[in-house]
Amino acid sequence: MQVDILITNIGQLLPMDKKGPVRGADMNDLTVWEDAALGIKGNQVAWIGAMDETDQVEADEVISAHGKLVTPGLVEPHTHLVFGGSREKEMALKQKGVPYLDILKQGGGILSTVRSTQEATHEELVDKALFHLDRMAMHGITTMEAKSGYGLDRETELKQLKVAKEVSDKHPLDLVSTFLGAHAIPPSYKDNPDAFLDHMADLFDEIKSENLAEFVDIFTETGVFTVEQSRRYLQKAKEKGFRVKVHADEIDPLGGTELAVEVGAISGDHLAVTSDEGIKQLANSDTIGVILPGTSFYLGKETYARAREMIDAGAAVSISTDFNPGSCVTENLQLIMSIAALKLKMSPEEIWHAVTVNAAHAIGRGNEAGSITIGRKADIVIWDAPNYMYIPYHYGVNHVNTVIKNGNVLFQRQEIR
Ligand SMILES: N=CN[C@@H](CCC(=O)O)C(=O)O
Ligand SMILES: [Zn+2]
Repeated sequence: MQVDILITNIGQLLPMDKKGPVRGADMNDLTVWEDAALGIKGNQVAWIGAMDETDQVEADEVISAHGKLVTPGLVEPHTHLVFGGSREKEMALKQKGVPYLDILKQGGGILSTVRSTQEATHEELVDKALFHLDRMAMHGITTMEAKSGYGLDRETELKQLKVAKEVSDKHPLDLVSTFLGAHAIPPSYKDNPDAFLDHMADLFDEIKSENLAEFVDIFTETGVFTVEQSRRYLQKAKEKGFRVKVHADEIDPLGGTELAVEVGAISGDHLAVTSDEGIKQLANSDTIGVILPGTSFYLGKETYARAREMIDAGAAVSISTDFNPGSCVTENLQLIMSIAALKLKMSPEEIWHAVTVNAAHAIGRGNEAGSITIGRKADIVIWDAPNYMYIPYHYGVNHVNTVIKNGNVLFQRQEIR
């Protein structure tokens, strides 16, 4: 067989080719092929075999993995990619113990980023999003979700979604867009959140007809939107043909996880304080639990999502950076993999399912991303790591050697010697 690129000397290859979403105990069952090789033709995976079978393959270019780990490109299922400004000054408030929701109540937090995003031009937002997206790619992410939610008015929400679309067209990474107009209550609607939700719901038709988002999301939280308000809003979104997501049980256990299950959300996200009942319902549903442990870490919480209980009860779990300017400011999903190991007590095998196949399912890309399968897009990472356990183990740095997106080499680590 003739291929464009042949990756040889793969010490460990993770095909992640189980039909997902992968749930419960299956998450701990990881297929690992040793001494493997992989051929890419055009934008697809064309051949997978053992090193001693490579004489069957003719290649234009050979890339040696030097006995290291090769996996699918990481899939990042929850980010707030498009925003103006930054919030480093809030760090001092956090250190003084001012709670996240109090900062928001005082007009800071999300509302501060809303002001910066309203002030930023479309072009400024495109440049900034591309910068962060490059970093995501350098850290091994090849497909990711991006939410709006820093506009909270018609013009700025549409601006954010259009920025995401332009960025998606310009950048090799695949972006999946989510409308999060219901992210906070703007000051002008302070006493009338229902009217604000109606205002955001009025955008559904326009967003749908211009194909600006696939998903609709809401922040169900104390001081933001109640479970009742969220239910009504998500119902309307579903009637307009959107699939839905919920920012659920991040700070206070309001029952957002149960709501996500009830409305058939593709994912319930955060789940840091999900109740026993919520865990049970999640485990018996098709909703994927997207856990964001970097947020618990960054907000200085003692409590982390009960991922162990969720997986042990049979849930399908994913993890994500939640990249945003307030509650988790990092593009490094590998760091989150370490936090998942240390704080969520997830096994390395579960973690790899969480950042590939399950993450892809959480954003409706289960048939395209998160797996190395013949005939699928060649989204592949070669790591400077001897095995899959090494990535969560050696924390806080970038282990990527080479990122291949759609069959093209996108990034290669440079040596300074
Ligand atoms: N919690 C709600 N939204 C984001 C944080 C947004 C921000 O603080 O700017 C999250 O997922 O953590
Ligand atoms: Zn979020």
